[in-house]
Amino acid sequence: IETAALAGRPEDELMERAGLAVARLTLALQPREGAIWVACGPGNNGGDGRIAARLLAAQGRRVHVGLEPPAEPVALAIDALLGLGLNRPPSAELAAAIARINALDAPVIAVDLPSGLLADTGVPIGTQAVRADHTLSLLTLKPGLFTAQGRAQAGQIWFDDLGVTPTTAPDALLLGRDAVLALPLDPAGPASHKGVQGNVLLVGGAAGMQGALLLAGRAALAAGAGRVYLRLLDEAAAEFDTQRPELMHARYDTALAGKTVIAGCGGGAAIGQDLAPVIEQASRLVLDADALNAVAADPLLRQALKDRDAQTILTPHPLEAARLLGCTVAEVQAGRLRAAQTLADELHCTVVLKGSGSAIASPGRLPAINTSGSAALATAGTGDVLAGWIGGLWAQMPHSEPAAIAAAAVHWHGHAGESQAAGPLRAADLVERMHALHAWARGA
Ligand SMILES: NC(=O)C1=CN([C@@H]2O[C@H](COP(=O)(O)OP(=O)(O)OC[C@H]3O[C@@H](n4cnc5c(N)ncnc54)[C@H](O)[C@@H]3O)[C@@H](O)[C@H]2O)[C@@H](O)CC1
Ligand SMILES: [K+]
Repeated sequence: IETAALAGRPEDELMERAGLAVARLTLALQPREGAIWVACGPGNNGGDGRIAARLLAAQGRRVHVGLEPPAEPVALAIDALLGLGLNRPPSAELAAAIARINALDAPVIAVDLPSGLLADTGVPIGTQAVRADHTLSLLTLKPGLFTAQGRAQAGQIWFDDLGVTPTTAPDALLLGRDAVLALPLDPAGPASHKGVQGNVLLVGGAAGMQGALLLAGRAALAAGAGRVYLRLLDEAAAEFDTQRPELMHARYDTALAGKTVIAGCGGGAAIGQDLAPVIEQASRLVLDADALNAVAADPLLRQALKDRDAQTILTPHPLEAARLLGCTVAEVQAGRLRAAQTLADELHCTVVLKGSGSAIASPGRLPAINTSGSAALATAGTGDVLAGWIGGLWAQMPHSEPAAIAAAAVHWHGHAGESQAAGPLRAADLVERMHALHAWARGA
């Protein structure tokens, strides 16, 4: 898109517009007196910064351009060190300027993207990237602002298309509430009639890890599945969730066909021996946690998964994805969209790669990045809740595309976890928060 834009217009015209957009945002965010430090790098990103500096000075603001802050207190800083041209760790001079920006006690606006962050992946290329309070993305919204460290480094994201209409498709979609509203959810709300809401069977919960399966089961129920059965691998486990007596226990010979099966939560190593029939027979299948590790370790299970014809959703975190891909976690994180797409294409599944800015990929579709969620979700069991929620929604809407189900569940889950006001969110409380959002999910 950048190249096409440049072909149509002289670059300095676009840079002039970029500088104007930066100056406008600066004045909106910092309308009062006070010195503005504009840190400009050697390329066009720095050029945007210099134009913004000129326009701000013309408005009567005290502006200081340079790699070091002025002697007087800084009211606001503009990071125009590096943008899309970043292709190697910042030089010592620029790295020092990044460190000075991060040490400031003033709001920071990043031009285009926080300097030091890679636009496609959200990964800092050197030891540190700018931690901005605001990022004004120019021409396009860069995927790296929404996934990996990008979400934490970019702060509030603003966008200016500089008057250029894109002529090519985006690289990725951004998931918002529309992903949830698009679902054909029963308007009457969950459990209007349990017979039509679908059946979920959960397999997992080895000794010491039953809680994971209970959380997933509670989530499937709260999402609105009609009947939820647990098949606990720990045979000595209590056959009853006293807080959720609605959950039923499945016998070993309970049929898998016709059901939405969620396998792997708290499964331990024991899940491996149960997976072959599950992969072969489940009508719709969600594989999480230890089920993913079992597939990574067993070529026969892997082949069986490929043969399932796309009615499968995988929910790996980066380590599980790395095991499935045969690479390192760092490699997964260095290209989250690519990793999710590679797995989806290879295993013929929909893949939810969890983490900040969860990525969702399906064969033959544009990948999507979720925009909801916060660090409050980084607690034990929230992944089990997500797997359960996906299965609970899918059971009710068996004809929906798995990618649509996964997108809705991921956004819903993130939205419920958005407030960090009450501290870290315990997984059982997350289920209740998600349940309280049914009206929101139906457009209220
Ligand atoms: N492409 C376009 O159509 C437009 C681009 N604009 C701006 O231009 C930016 C891209 O400009 P550039 O391609 O000049 O890229 P940058 O400004 O990001 O950086 C390129 C310059 O920095 C140097 N550099 C790269 N990595 C470095 C490192 N690690 N340490 C030290 N120096 C390094 C390069 O040698 C080059 O001189 C965008 O991010 C945006 O801010 C805007 O002006 C609007 C229009
Ligand atoms: K920048």
